Amino acid sequence: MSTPKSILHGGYHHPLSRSWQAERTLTKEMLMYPIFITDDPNALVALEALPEQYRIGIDRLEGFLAPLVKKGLKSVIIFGVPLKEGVKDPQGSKAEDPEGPTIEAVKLIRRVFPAVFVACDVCLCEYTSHGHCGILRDDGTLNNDLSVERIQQVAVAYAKAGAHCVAPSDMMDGRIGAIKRGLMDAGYAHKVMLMSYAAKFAGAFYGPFREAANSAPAFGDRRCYQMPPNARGLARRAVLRDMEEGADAIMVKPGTPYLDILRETADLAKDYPIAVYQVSGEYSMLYQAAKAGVFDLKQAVLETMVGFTRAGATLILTYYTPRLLDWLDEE
Ligand SMILES: NCC(=O)CCC(=O)O
Ligand SMILES: [Zn+2]
Ligand SMILES: [Zn+2]
Repeated sequence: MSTPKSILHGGYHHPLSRSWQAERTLTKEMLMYPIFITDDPNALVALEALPEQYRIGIDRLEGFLAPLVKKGLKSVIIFGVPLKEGVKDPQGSKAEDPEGPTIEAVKLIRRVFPAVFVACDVCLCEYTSHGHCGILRDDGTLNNDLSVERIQQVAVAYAKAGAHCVAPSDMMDGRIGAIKRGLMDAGYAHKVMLMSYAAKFAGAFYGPFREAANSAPAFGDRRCYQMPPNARGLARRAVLRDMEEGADAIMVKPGTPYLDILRETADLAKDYPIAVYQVSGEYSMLYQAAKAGVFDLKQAVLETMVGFTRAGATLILTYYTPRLLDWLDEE
């Protein structure tokens, strides 16, 4: 026989009482949409590895975003994807090209969609000939100091172009402090958010992104700067350090395989916005599984969103943003 205290079902029998079990509920404000901007102005190229996602040229961007903004899109994060011959070099010199895709996209979105919050991913891998996220020494290892200097320049250039947020994903040591100082010196620190990809783990889930961003490393991998998947303590140290260096928001990436890290980060950085990146591999996995009849896409994706909010996320970067804008209206 059950005792009175053991009866839980009555507390969540009704749909409304079920909704009351959440500490936090997903809203459109919590979604940030990653978009790929390429240097062919008229491109709108569907990505094979990321179904329903596109490489977008600057002349197609307004048409692409307008219907989403109408549905309640609040923020985007821009990835520049230069594809022209000869654009890449060992220093990633074109990352802050004023006529490059990222800066042009920031300016266009700020002008055409003034209510949209514009973040820029800051990294060199889309712009370096070797495809690594920083500057390399002759022996192929990272030169952290030179890399941080470049990353700082790029971040400040994006801020000057009008980005509301710069989000370094390179994982160099000390880049948060350097970017914060760079923003202060340039007079942008009071209005530009610095979001750190603080706990970014190396692994299998970035595969489709590398096609999308054309940023696969030419040799080696990123395991010497992104974190090993087993590294709970290292992740805590990185989060604490990036808070100390002046980050305004903290990100965990990927999402679903790292929900424990997300929870721990939310506890550790409890006075900060906590972001989670549902990366390309997670996106495609859900998409393909639904296509194969494993589950209903909407139900499964919403369940991952509940997982993120339950684990402590206040901001979710996801390629499912366009779908979610519709699904949230249907709820
Ligand atoms: N800095 C962004 C990534 O590294 C990739 C994310 C993804 O796989 O979607
Ligand atoms: Zn990178
Ligand atoms: Zn990256």
